[in-house]
Amino acid sequence: MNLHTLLNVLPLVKLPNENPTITDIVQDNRKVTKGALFICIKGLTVDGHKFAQDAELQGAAAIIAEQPVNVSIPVIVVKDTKRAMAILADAFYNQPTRKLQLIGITGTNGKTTTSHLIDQIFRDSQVNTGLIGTMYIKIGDEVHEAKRTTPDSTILQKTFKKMVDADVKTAIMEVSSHALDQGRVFGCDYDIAVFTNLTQDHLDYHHTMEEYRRAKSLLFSQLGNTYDHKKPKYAVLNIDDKASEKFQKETAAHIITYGIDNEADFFATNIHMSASGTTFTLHSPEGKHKVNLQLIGKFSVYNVLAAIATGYISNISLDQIIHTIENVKGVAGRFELVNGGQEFPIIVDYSHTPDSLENVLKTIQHFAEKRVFVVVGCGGDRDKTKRPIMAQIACQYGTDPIFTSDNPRSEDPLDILRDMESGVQGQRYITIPDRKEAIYYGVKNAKKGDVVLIAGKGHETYQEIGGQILDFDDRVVALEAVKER
Ligand SMILES: CC(=O)N[C@H]1[C@@H](OP(=O)(O)OP(=O)(O)OC[C@H]2O[C@@H](n3ccc(=O)[nH]c3=O)[C@H](O)[C@@H]2O)O[C@H](CO)[C@@H](O)[C@@H]1O[C@H](C)C(=O)N[C@@H](C)C(=O)N[C@H](CCC(=O)O)C(=O)O
Ligand SMILES: Nc1ncnc2c1ncn2[C@@H]1O[C@H](COP(=O)(O)OP(=O)(O)OP(=O)(O)O)[C@@H](O)[C@H]1O
Ligand SMILES: N[C@H](CCC[C@H](N)C(=O)O)C(=O)O
Ligand SMILES: [Mg+2]
Repeated sequence: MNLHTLLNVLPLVKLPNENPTITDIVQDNRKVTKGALFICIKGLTVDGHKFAQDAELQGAAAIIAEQPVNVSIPVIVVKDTKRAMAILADAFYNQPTRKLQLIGITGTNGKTTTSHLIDQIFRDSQVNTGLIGTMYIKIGDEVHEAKRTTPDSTILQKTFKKMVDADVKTAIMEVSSHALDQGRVFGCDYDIAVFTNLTQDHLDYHHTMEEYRRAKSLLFSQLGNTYDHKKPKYAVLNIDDKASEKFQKETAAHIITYGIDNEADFFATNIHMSASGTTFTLHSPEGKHKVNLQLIGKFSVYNVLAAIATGYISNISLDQIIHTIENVKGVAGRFELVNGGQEFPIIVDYSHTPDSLENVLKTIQHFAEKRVFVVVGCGGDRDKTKRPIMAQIACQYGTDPIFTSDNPRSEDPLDILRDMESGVQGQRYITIPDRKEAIYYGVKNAKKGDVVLIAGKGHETYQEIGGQILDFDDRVVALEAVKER
């Protein structure tokens, strides 16, 4: 595509005299190849404008910037390069999301789980799907590594283009608050936007809960005013979460609700939980249905309701949807049982926020007969204010909390542990900074009737300490610990 054609999608830009062919769009000078359009982004740590000259040296054909830069290739100055990047990437890859049914899921907890449930509903209805999220990127049956939950706009649009080429019909993606705030998904033509819940996380980045909510609201406010006005757009909202009221006012889309505590388009009553599953009565526009889940916990019912509503408005039959939902065994690292033949359950769960930890522990209380060991840490370079709260929750619902390291990243693990301990003066807990030792301690001391929860890292197969990424998998370590008992 030539530069002038590409720039047509940006309003009021002055076209340069030169009109080179653009071969790629990149925002990282280390990824520039000959003919690329380099976008200068003012980041949180560094100003991308300072890499413009290097981008030229690497063969960039033109530059998009927020201020003039000293290069001899064309420079197009725009007000907001992040926004421009998303719009240009959408155009460069021929507006792929207009050719897909696009479903975005946002919320503090439950995005990965809900996106997997939705994906399975579509797959069982013979729809070729794509999935973008925390665990991986899937294009049909092809699996690619995901570096972040929501990639930046250039990678995102390139991925959608690959999906279109692979004849994917429905793309399901997790949309993080960072992505919404940074405009990574600006330019995506969503058909359905799903909200799971809003509780504390990422205050290091958003500073206040209102700012965090505002970031999430962008998924809904950007819905319904995009390209094809004839195509109905839907916001699927959790009526039990008060943030939904505001999202409802902020979107032009049709509203579909789900819930447990309040009546909604799709809601659940008679919820019964056991260690092997959950049953409930589904109330839907088609009446009542009994549902038997293999998934555990009230929070799982919320995820299931969101997935049912999404499938239903996509014209998949309720019988088919319920059949899929009842057959789902779970998502890796989410309430995953580790079985090495021991006589007590070991649960590995990706709860790394106060709300998810509380939900999982409340669920465990339903079937734990004796003690509850909670191996838990908090990530470094992330929201520090959740540390004392998570420690407090571990002490409130667990009998034997073991504070340990999660991914300390650039922080001193002992500093993180001190932040956790500040939330629990006078309460019973032990601290074992080495995660492997902490897991071994829990597994060695548990007996029949007890439960061991290993929280925070779920499916992760690494631990990030200092600049190093070390192999580490809670499930593997737990199995080793069982063997050594
Ligand atoms: C907080 C955050 O979101 N940071 C993202 C942001 O970083 P930043 O603003 O600091 O960028 P920067 O490093 O200052 O760089 C500015 C510009 O210079 C460019 N650059 C930089 C260095 C260089 O040598 N050359 C170069 O060209 C960069 O490509 C960028 O365009 O922009 C970078 C480029 O896209 C991202 O890599 C980076 O994600 C970091 C790795 C990150 O950890 N993000 C996490 C917090 C995140 O986004 N998480 C959410 C999930 C949360 C959840 O699921 O709960 C996610 O969507 O995954
Ligand atoms: N609907 C829910 N409400 C509250 N907690 C939930 C819900 N669903 C899952 N959880 C808890 O949150 C953890 C993370 O779930 P999941 O990975 O689905 O969320 P996510 O929103 O994708 O998280 P992340 O932002 O880290 O990618 C689970 O392991 C479980 O403990
Ligand atoms: N998407 C989340 C994942 C946190 C996982 C947890 N294990 C940690 O490292 O804090 C984040 O980046 O904040
Ligand atoms: Mg996720």
